Amino acid sequence: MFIHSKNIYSLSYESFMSNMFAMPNVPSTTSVLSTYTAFAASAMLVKTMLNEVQAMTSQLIPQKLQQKILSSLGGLFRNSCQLTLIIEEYNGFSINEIYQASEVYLSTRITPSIDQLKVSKAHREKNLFVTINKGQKIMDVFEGIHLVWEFVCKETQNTVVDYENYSESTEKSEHRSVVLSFDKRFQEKVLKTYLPYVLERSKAIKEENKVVKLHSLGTFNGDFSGGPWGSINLDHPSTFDTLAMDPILKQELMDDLDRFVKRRDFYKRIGKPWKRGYLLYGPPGTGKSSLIAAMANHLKFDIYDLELTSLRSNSDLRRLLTSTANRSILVIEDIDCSIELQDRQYLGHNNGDSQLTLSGLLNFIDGLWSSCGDERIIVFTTNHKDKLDPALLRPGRMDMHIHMSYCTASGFKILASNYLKIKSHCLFTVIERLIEEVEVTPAEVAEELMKVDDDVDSALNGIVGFLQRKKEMKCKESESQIEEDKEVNENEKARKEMKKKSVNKKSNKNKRKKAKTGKGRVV
Ligand SMILES: Nc1ncnc2c1ncn2[C@@H]1O[C@H](COP(=O)(O)OP(=O)(O)OP(=O)(O)O)[C@@H](O)[C@H]1O
Repeated sequence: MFIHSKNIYSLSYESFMSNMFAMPNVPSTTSVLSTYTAFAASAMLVKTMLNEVQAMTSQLIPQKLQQKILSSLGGLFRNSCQLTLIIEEYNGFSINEIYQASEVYLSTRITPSIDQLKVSKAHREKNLFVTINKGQKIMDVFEGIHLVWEFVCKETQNTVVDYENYSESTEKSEHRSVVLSFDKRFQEKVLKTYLPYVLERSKAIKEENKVVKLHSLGTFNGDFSGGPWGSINLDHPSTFDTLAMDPILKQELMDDLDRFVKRRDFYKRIGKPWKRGYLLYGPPGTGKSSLIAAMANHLKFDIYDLELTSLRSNSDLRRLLTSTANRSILVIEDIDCSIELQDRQYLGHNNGDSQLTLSGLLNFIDGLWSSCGDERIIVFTTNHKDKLDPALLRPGRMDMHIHMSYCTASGFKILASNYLKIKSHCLFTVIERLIEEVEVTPAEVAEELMKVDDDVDSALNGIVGFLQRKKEMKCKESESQIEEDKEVNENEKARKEMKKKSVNKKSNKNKRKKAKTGKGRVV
């Protein structure tokens, strides 16, 4: 990989060997060392002279001419103080991570002086990948060290023998590498600080450009041979900025997520798996799915959308979950409808793997979950939190319970800003008052706002009309509810009255009967 890489080593080794055998008398180690010392001393002398010349010429010769002379003079001695690292694309059969990282890192170091660029696009990726072509050089400066990168591509021809047909053919192959040159004095700094920095930067760049994927079971039928998860680019535009939800809750959640991803060492120290559970609950259309997309976009985590109803057993569940990647969000939507989770007593009896059970799911969250990866987030959604088994809700399983509520005044402002690009309007006061009086979901408001193209007044009037209709309906509903309740109360009162009457009638009858027979008379 470095200066002792195959190419350079084999070249110097071959020339060294051929010289050795060509020489009649092999020099002793001492004489080689003394020759080297003499050479190094001369080189130092020349360098000092160059410095002297530079000092003198700086006073006599114009700047531009000086640079030209020095660069051609310096070229004579540069090789002796330069170190070259060869970073090959492959390290044996496996890809060399430093090569990959250099490619990514250098794509951000392109300057107008470069003549040739290579452009490519990976399947399903949105962005183009631009990097320099072979033979092109990129200069970089790191903590005062000047470095020169060069892409090298060597074509080799291999002979392929076809033993069946007794024929031979030649095949071309490419050996790609990047060559990094710098002053030898900085070898340690480059190896210990610069290259790790390149690796770190490339990781961050990849992360920035990462396209979030949505994995789902798709054609899953219990057969794991081809890998159970299929994936597509998420492409969901929802972000925390576009989400209409309680601003304090939103900030709390964002802080919680940011804290979570920074806490690798913390989780290690306290001996807890690096995972976090969120329960999103609220009526349909309040943005639970949109919030999951916003979380994924915020963290650049892939989503695994798990449909529990398509699974047959706990072992299916385990195999599926252990094949999810790190830095991902596992989503189980409508957890109350997925399996008969509320019937824990019944399900608890089934400890086998032949069925999908709540205990199987809980075991995974608490047990296997811990050992099968890092930076995992699990999200359950439900429209009916009250239907869930308390075991699922206890702290440690679902760390944060997030209530996605009906649209509020602040939520409306966010939607108006997203859809109509306005921050205020004279109709806002009336809309905000109406929104607090009725139950309307952000989805309903969004739907109304989408009905009109760019006409802010019509859109807001539409919302006012919609909310007023909702309010009237609510009033009618509550009136009829009052009527219904009144009727129920009256019926109940009448029933009680009748019961009372019938009890009285019965007791009077009994009294009369007793009086007739003489029984019950106090003697
Ligand atoms: N809080 C919100 N902020 C912004 N847009 C929202 C919000 N809630 C709903 N919407 C809009 O309504 C659409 C449907 O919302 P979404 O699917 O996220 O709701 P949900 O709570 O997951 O519903 P369900 O429980 O039926 O799955 C979204 O695509 C979005 O356009």
